This record gives sequence, structure tokens and C-alpha cells, in this order.
Amino acid sequence: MHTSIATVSLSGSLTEKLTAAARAGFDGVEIFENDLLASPLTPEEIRARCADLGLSIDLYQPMRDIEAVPQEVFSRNLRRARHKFELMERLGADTVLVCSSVSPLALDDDALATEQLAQLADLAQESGIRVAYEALAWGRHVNRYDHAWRIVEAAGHPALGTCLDSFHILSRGSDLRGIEDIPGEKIFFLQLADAPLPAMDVLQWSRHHRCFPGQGGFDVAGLLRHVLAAGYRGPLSLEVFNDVFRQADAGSTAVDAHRSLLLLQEAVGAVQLPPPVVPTGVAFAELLTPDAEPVTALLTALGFTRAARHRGKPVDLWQRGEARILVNTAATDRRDGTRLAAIGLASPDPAAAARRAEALHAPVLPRRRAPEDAPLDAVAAPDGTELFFVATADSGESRLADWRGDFADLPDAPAPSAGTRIDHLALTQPWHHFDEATLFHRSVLGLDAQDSVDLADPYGLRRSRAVANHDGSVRIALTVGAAPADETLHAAHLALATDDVVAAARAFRAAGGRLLPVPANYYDDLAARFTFAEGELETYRELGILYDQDAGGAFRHCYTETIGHVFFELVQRDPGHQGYGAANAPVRLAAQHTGRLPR
Ligand SMILES: O=C(O)c1ccc(O)c(O)c1
Ligand SMILES: [Mg+2]
Repeated sequence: MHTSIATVSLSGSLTEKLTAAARAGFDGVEIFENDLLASPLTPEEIRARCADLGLSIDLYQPMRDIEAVPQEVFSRNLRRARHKFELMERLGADTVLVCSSVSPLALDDDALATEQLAQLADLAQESGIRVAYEALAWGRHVNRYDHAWRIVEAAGHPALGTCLDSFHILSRGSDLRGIEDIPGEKIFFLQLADAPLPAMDVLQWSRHHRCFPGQGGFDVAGLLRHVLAAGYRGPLSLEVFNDVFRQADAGSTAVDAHRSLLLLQEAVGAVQLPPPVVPTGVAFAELLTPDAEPVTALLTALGFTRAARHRGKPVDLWQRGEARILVNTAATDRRDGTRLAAIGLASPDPAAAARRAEALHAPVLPRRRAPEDAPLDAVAAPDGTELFFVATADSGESRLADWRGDFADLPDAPAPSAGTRIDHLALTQPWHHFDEATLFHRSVLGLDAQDSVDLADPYGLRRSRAVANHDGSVRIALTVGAAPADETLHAAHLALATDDVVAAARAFRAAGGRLLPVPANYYDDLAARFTFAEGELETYRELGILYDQDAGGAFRHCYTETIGHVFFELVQRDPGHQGYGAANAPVRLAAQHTGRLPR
């Protein structure tokens, strides 16, 4: 289908917006009036620019407060409209959006609205222009799509149709079945946006919190099915007012936007993408470091042993049970510090997983990083983390050129001590990538998302959302926060599963590891909230173990010190517990700050 995006959805100058939209693969744009007013380009130049970029101008928007007003006001409105229609002829745009009036002068009089919109349509028709009338959710008298349609229908004018906007319709909780009563050719335009569900004043909600379909809580695909069933064959256009996207890089927002439209079309059966291949485990996590010593000391204290060495690169494989960590010492700039650079996801069909990722605009990384390496399918996540899709035992013979073959076992390696695997990975996203990151992990990797939670950090609020596969063998917590200079805020962490966190914490300490100290006040509060066995709480207090529980059981966890941008967590998760210790995050974050700041 023809895809389009409103310039209001992207940041930057009009030129930047158009370029980003075209590069991301959109076919057309809606030009938002303010973007044109603020542009140094003439309408003719904008038209030429769009043509050069292969973009059609699908809509000029918005015209406001036109209809159901006293006659003298309407005369002035028609004068204004005449100017706009001339402008649209210069632009080469043939559809104009008229929002339902919010003016205090507007009268609650459908007959008057009908008559004035018909007059406007007469004038538009002289310039070959069509008028698409849209009910704003906060319109003074017309604020539901079926009401706007009744007015359009009554006018019976060939140049007057309606514009449906998923935000206005879904935010009002309208009955969607009525959409199919509108003849498809009278739906002149369709604007798509999603939004998070906790409702607020609808105007603030619309102007600041819209997001791309799939990123919020609306059933935009359900709405689209009704619109298509009505016979609509026009563009699918994203109109997203969002404070974050207005500041973010237009190029990546446009790619994210286009991905969301691909997914929406997939959901309604309008395009076929390679299906998701859900990962079945975390094969490895790769740390990139300019200084291996503190990293290997930490891994050793955590019970890992160096099991193998890469045949051609400075990369060691450290292993404990099922947890495998690659330590790559190729980083040269010490100021960059240690960071989590890559994740190996066990995949039943790595090539198919990479094909889906590529179809959804994930940058595909070279299959061989060096001539002697086994070919691996890999893509970059929005935050730059490299995701490797690696074969598992069930991937079939042809795929057994496994990453593990690039590593030579160390002859004197002690047998890896049993008993751990990666419980979850926690990745910190750049502030403007949060919605994009969750949609990416859900749609590209086929993971399910939990609700997002807010975490209070002493220096700002963070938002976190976990994605996981069905059996919880892949769990990734995505977090974003305000970003003061403290690098703890950008740290990723690796949580290791244990069935006895007390024993694991003691062993770590006995091996010289340092656990994050937790304030006494926290344990006084735990005592008030939960009942513990004799001595249990004292043990937690001594070791810095945090505790949470939900209907599925308990979650006990503690943290190591941070090295560069990475730290570890030891986790004892009851089988039914689905959380990640969010309730304890404020205490943990404060303790991490305390550890770095002068007291
Ligand atoms: O918030 C607004 O003013 C506004 C303008 C144009 C639209 O299409 C819309 O949905 C909202
Ligand atoms: Mg709209």
C-alpha cells in the first residue's frame, strides 16, 4: 500500500524531514502547515524537492475552525481558504485536511456545518482540491468520527469527504463497526497513530504522547481492518505528535515509523514479511573492553573459567554452566570503558531470523567479521548492540558451522563449574529510542513485552519494559532514563541465575568479589512488608540481597560493582515469578550512585 507520514511526526527542518521520510522508504508525506510556513523554500521548491525524492504530497494540513460559525466569520474563513487553495496548487497537493472546529464561536448546528463545508468544497473543487473533514477528539461540537461522517454525508458534495484518524477514534472509544457504513471512496484520508493507554486530558494526550502503531496500547490494526473493509484504498499515513520524536534524529525516527507501518500491514494481511523466528536461548554475551584484568577478575569471582580462545582474535570465552561470556579485548580507547557489545541468540533458523530483521530495516552486519570466521547472521539493534543469530542443535546439519567452532578449547581449562545461565540481560537505551527499542525487540525477535514500569532514580525517572520469549529462556529488560553525566546510567547488566543466591553471594565474596552495599533502611522496610524465616533477613542485610515477590513467587537478587558500563546481578527467581526486581530498582540505583559519588 502507499505509505505516508506527516511532517509533524519528524524532527528538524522541512528538508530534513522530507529527506528522512524518503530514505526510510515512504511513498508520500502530509505537509503540516507550520513546517511549510517555517521553511525558506517556496512552495514550488518544496514540490520539486518532493518530486526529486520520489515523494507525493498526499495531504496539506490542517485548516482549522472553518465551519458552523456566524456568516461574517465564515466569509473571512473562505477568504483564508482561497489563499490556502492557491498555495496548494503551487505545491501540487490535492487534498486538504479540515479539523472540526474548536472555536468558542462555533455553533452546535449540524445543518450550518453541512452548508458551510459544502460551500468550502465548492471553492476547493474550482482548484481541483478535495476537502477531508476530520473530527478532533476535543472538537467543540463535532468530536466523533461518525458525527463528522453524518455532516459529510448530508452535504453530498463530491469534493467533500472525511479523514479518519485512529487517535481521535480510539481515544473516544467509538464503536468501530460504523466505519464500514462509510463508502470507501468517501474516506478521503486515513491517519494512523497509537498512544499509551493511561488516559489523560485528550488534547494533551494527542499533542504529546502519540506514538507509532504497535508502540502504544490502541488496537490500530483492528481499526485498519474496518477501514479497509469499508473499501478505503488511499494512503496509510502516520500522524504522530510526540515530544520525544520531535527532538530525536529524523532519520532513525522515519525508519522506526516505516517499520511500524510494515508491521501494521503484516497484521492486516496486506504484506507478507518473513515470519518471526523466536530465539530459544542466550548463547553468549560479548563484552568489549580496553582492559581485561578487572573484567576477568570479576568473572573469576563469579565462578567463570576461561574455557576457550578465539582462533584469530583477542577474544576469550568464559563459561560457567550454560552462561557464556566473550571477553573481547580489541577495544583500544580506554575512555570508552567496558561495555556489552553483542548478544548471541540461539535460533532455530538463524538465516530466517536475519531475513525478518532485514525486512524490518535492521542493519545487517557482515556475515564474516574476518576471513577465517564461521559465517554468522547478525544485525544491529536500535541502540547499536550487535545481535548474532546462532544455530542450535535443532537448526539442521547445514547450519552447524557454529560460532563455537571459531574458538579453540584451552587444554588446561578447568571443567566449567555447573549451575548457572543468563537469567536476563538489562540494556540501557538512548533516551529517544525507548519505544523504538521495544517495538524492535517484539517485532524482529518475536518476543512478548510486559507493561512498562517507571523506576525512580535519584537523578531522574527511568522507564523500563521487559521483553521475553514464551519459556523465559530469553529475557531482556530495556530501560531508558534521563542521562546525567554519571556513566552508571548507561550501564548494561547481565543477570546470572542461581538456585541459592545466599550461597552464590557468599562464594562471590569469598573469591574476593565486592557486592553492592544496600542501606539498612531498606531492610527495616522489608521486615514491615514481608515475613521471613528466622535469620533470613539478617543474611540478606549482611550480603546486600534484595527481595521482591509477586503471585508467582519470590525474587532474590544482589549486584556486583560496576566495571566501565557493565555490572552483574545474581538472581534467584522462583519459577513463577515474572518480574525483574523493579520495586528494588530505586534502592539499587541510589546505592550505585552513592558508590560513585563523594559522600
Ligand atoms: O492537534 C491538532 O491540532 C491536530 C491537527 C491536525 C490533525 O490531523 C490532528 O489529528 C490533530
Ligand atoms: Mg489527524
